[in-house]
Amino acid sequence: MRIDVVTIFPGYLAPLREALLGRAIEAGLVELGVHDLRDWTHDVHQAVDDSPYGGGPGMVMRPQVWGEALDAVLGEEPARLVVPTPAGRPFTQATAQAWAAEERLVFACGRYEGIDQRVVDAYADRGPVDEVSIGDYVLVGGEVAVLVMVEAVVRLLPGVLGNPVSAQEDSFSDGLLEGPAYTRPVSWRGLDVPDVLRSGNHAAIARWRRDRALERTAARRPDLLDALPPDALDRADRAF
Ligand SMILES: N#Cc1c(-c2ccc3ccn(Cc4ccc(CN5CCCCC5)cc4)c3c2)n[nH]c1N
Repeated sequence: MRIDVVTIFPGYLAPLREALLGRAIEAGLVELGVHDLRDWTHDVHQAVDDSPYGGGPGMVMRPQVWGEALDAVLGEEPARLVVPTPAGRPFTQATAQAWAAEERLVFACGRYEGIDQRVVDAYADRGPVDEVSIGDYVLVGGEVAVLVMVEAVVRLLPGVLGNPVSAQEDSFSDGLLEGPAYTRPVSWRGLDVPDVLRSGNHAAIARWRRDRALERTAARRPDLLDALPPDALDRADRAF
């Protein structure tokens, strides 16, 4: 997979070259290009924004600069263009799993009050364009959202995680939140590891973990329970 990111703050994306993602890049599992939008400006002030038509707060990013930048970065290779925005469709684990199958992702990081809508409209004729949001809160720009989305996608690529099973057993992969996890010591500040986890009884451990996942999901994310397909819960689950 190749990932390109266009932004006026390239330094914001430096964490993508650290730790697990950095090792994936070094291993050739993913290619990353970060591009400064201002490289496609032609005025002395390197202007990328202007006042909004119709009035309203703040500034809007100009379509011309974005058009030149995305034409250059996209080139002729097919890619999914992703535009983070507070007004986007929710980015979920299912989105990450779908995008993990893509050959190329290009992220357009807006700032100010966003990017002129004609940029999305113009590229929608060339290939898939996704306007997505990482959550119901307002950020200052798209860069943090891109860090989140790139990490969620790249960790799913073959060879990136040391223990690939964990990607399948993630929270949300079975529709539930994962339950609590424990490691040594068996007793810490008067708090003990649940006996079942040290019993060696794998069926009992699996049951206990499922029950804790159901309990946590019901308490914290009842919406996920409501969204489960009818056959997702077995009789033992329903007894819970
Ligand atoms: N993903 C994601 C995000 C973002 C996100 C993503 C990308 C950009 C680019 C710029 N901003 C800042 C910003 C701030 C407020 C508004 C709303 N304004 C209200 C008054 C009329 C105009 C629009 C829009 C844009 C961004 C924020 N925030 N939260 C998420 N989950």
